[in-house]
Amino acid sequence: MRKFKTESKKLLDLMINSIYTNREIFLRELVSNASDAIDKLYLKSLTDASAQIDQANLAITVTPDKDARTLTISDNGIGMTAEELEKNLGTIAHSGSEEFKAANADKQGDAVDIIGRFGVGFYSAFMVAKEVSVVTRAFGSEECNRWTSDGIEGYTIEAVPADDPAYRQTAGSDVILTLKDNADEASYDEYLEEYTLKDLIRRYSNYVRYPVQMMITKSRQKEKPEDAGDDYKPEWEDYQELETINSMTPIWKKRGSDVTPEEYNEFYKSTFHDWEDPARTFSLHAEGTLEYDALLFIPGKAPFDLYSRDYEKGLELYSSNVLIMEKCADLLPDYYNFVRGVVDSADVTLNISRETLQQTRQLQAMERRIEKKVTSELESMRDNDRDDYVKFFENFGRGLKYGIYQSYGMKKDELGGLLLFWSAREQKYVTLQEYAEAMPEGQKAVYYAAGDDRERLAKMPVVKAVLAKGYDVLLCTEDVDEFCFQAMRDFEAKGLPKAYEDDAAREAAQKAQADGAEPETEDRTLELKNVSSGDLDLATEEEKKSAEEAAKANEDLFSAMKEALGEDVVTKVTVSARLTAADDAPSCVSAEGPVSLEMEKVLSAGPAPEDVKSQRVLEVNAAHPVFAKLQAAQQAGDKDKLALYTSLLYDQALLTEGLPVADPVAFAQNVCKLMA
Ligand SMILES: Nc1ncnc2c1ncn2[C@@H]1O[C@H](COP(=O)(O)OP(=O)(O)OP(=O)(O)O)[C@@H](O)[C@H]1O
Repeated sequence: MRKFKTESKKLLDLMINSIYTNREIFLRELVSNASDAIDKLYLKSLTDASAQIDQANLAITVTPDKDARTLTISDNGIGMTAEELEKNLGTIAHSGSEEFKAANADKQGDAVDIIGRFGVGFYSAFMVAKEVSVVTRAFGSEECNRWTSDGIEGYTIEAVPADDPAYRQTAGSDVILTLKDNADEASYDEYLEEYTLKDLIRRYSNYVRYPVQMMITKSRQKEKPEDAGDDYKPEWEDYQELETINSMTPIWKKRGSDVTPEEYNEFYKSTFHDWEDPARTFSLHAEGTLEYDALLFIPGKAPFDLYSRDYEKGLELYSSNVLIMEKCADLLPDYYNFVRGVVDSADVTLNISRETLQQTRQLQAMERRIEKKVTSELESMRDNDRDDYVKFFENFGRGLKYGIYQSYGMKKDELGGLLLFWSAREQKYVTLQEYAEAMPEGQKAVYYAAGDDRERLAKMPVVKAVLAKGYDVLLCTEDVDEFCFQAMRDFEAKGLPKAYEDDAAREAAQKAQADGAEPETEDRTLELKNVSSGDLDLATEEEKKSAEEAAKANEDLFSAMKEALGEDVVTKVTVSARLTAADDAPSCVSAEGPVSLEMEKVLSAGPAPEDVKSQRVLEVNAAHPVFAKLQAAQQAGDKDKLALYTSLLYDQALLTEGLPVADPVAFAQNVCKLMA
């Protein structure tokens, strides 16, 4: 017996026990080696006139034998001489394939696609086999040799005589695995099952360019005997047929014009286990220093676990048509976690194990390019297929908003334009840009209201008041909306009609336009404002002045009201600049500072409730008849009445905001007091 070199032994042990975490990939490695061997023979036939091969017969076969507990992977490729056996399989981490590639670099072209690079894949067979033997005959040689090893100490190489049944009549190799005995913790029987083998071949080696064949047991109806009577019952029999298991040509390598939409849909559904067709299919072919093909899909529907912790994002990563990783997360940013697809690159640098990819610059470069492609695809859907886009957004929009929030607004330029919000005025979804384009002259901000029900938001007094000014309000009903807006702070609207500083400037521009000049446009940064928070800056100078005067004149009244509500319930009571007409609501609650009322609600409803409080302000509509009643009670020194009215005004303002009242029983009693 020849011993493995010491370093090889260590490596072998390391590899079998730790590098590969998933033992079923042994089949992928052996099929890849077989495909490499056929590639090498094929290349020889291109350059060597004496090497005649029958291209149609080039194939890999996988044969399980339950009785002998063996699994054989055969190829009719280039085979190995005894010296090559020694060199390639006696030294771990020696890749004959890598050597071959280097030696043939100039002739290779597109004709072959050698997968092996590291010289370790073969040994993964020892994860499932207690003994491996390779019977091989090199092309152009009569000699046939057998390499045998238990994968522990060493190996033997012996000649196989021509009268031995194992002798190969043609060039190629048979790799015969004797499976390990079943132990308590592991069973190896599955690698003898037709079903499992088919599944593994399709999963990992579906796009290997040569047919991977297996004898498949099928069932058919026996022919009806001629003398069968009337009571003849059809009989069935099993038979075996050689079947090609893999589909060979990867769909992502084909040109878009050669594939029908139905074929893409079928590929998507069968590969990613979805019932529905994808909403969008698009591809990417990168050339240059880093070459890769990508076929990407936007699903038609969100998977049920998209927003759960269990959901794993990622694209399938292939290297030269062989699956390397089922979900390569590094290829997608989190906010595009819904994208499905395949990336295939012969250039990806892999570390020794094909399952754990190093964080490479190449992956990052691919991710950036894929991200850009997805963004432009979504933009085109948004602009050209609004119905589809609305559907997409209802499925996945939340993730885009999270993307902005989680990046602290850094992604707002990339993603802000993709967001849709419900317009109270238009009664449909609009983008922020569309909102800006529809703004009347003089509107300086984007207004939104946040809560959990669109209809209720539309009825809110402050929303109505802003709408009455002629300004649209976006009705936001997702918990992430406010957080997204806070992270964005503002939105840069492009190409809006220029706002002129004064009438003279406007008239001059109008005149220039009348003389044939193009209308002037400008980009404008618009603040995003919650209608229930802070200063909306909606009032005219006159209204502001009278509100200030009213606040001053009623200082005593307001401090009495604040006191009546109890300590720390509101930070102040004041005249409302939001509600200014007699037919507006008598009061509303707003928030000062960074935490809005809706944010307080969302944060306190979360799984780990946070004690974040908004600074509430009770705003009173000075034009409403109730205000006069409050003043009268204050003047009459009727403290009880003032306290009752204040409490009622506050509670009803909370109710219209969709916020809970602190003491519903007291509220009900207060209403009764009014009625009594
Ligand atoms: N079926 C086969 N026919 C001919 N040569 C083979 C066959 N299987 C393996 N070899 C030779 O043995 C070498 C070692 O194989 P191994 O799978 O360990 O490494 P590799 O394929 O070169 O690289 P990788 O580790 O990336 O798979 C190969 O490079 C090849 O020269």
